[in-house]
Amino acid sequence: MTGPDAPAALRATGLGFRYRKRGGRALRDCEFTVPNGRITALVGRNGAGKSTLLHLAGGLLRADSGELRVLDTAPGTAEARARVALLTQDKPLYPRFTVADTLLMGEKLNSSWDRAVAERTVREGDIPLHVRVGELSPGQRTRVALALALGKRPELLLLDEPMADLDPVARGEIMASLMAEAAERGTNIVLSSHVLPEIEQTCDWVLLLRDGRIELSEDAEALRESHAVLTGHTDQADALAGRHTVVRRRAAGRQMTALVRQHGPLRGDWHVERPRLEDILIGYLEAGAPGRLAPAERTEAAA
Ligand SMILES: Nc1ncnc2c1ncn2[C@@H]1O[C@H](COP(=O)(O)OP(=O)(O)OP(=O)(O)O)[C@@H](O)[C@H]1O
Repeated sequence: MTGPDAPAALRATGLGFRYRKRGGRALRDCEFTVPNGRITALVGRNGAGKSTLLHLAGGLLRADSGELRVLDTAPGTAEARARVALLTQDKPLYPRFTVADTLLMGEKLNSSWDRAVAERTVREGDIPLHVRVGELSPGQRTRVALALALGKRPELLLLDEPMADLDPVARGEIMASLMAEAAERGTNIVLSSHVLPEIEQTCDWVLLLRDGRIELSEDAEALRESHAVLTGHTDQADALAGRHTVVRRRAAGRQMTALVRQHGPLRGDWHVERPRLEDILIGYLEAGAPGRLAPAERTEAAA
């Protein structure tokens, strides 16, 4: 089921947020829907607004314009808190608690607590239950925080760059457990990440933020199918831009390469390749808004 009445993991209408202290407008006019049952990559350059969006969804901040709904309910309410888990970058845990105390706290605070899942997540990292959290490495603390989040059996799991401090093996293991969780229980996952190859392998929906605005909210496969990397003579550039959206282009002499979103069939003499999701995301992240010149090309033009 699609459309405005279909169940959604996240739905934003005219969403805006400004931090009071330094007055920066972190999000503006955000309008998007993430359907139920998706693993969503939340992508954007540093400062684009990813953490702010996740904090709003987790109920730690309140929107100051428009609206954000999580699982079709208001963030921060008792209902939303029971159904949504947020793992933030700072992973607040009590350093004097042992790992076992921490999991017990999770059990006391959550009626839907799944001890087996929480303990398995910790055990897979070879973390002894009797050690104090303050004595763990940052990566081990990440695993404990994730155990708390997974033990809650959330319907929506919000992860704010959770794996930056995990070693590559642990990272692979955690990603595999997350994918298994999503496949078995249909858990919605929204994962903010800068690791594009990982996104390519795991995510089926993309939310891309630029300067606090949503630039893409789209099915990953649809993105792959609608974009192409074209190589050909630069004298075709104007005709191309007239018919299709040129996300990013680079010229070397008379030869140009462009990432385009196709609107209809291609005309002209182009070598066409289907891009990976990673190439598309890099294209959007490097470029200005679609249709503008990429930063590299702008520099060449100014020289
Ligand atoms: N506590 C705060 N007080 C004031 N401004 C803030 C605060 N936190 C974030 N901002 C500003 O809000 C904007 C969005 O920041 P946010 O942390 O949401 O971005 P991000 O996409 O998560 O970045 P990163 O990839 O670096 O983690 C930035 O301009 C940032 O400077």
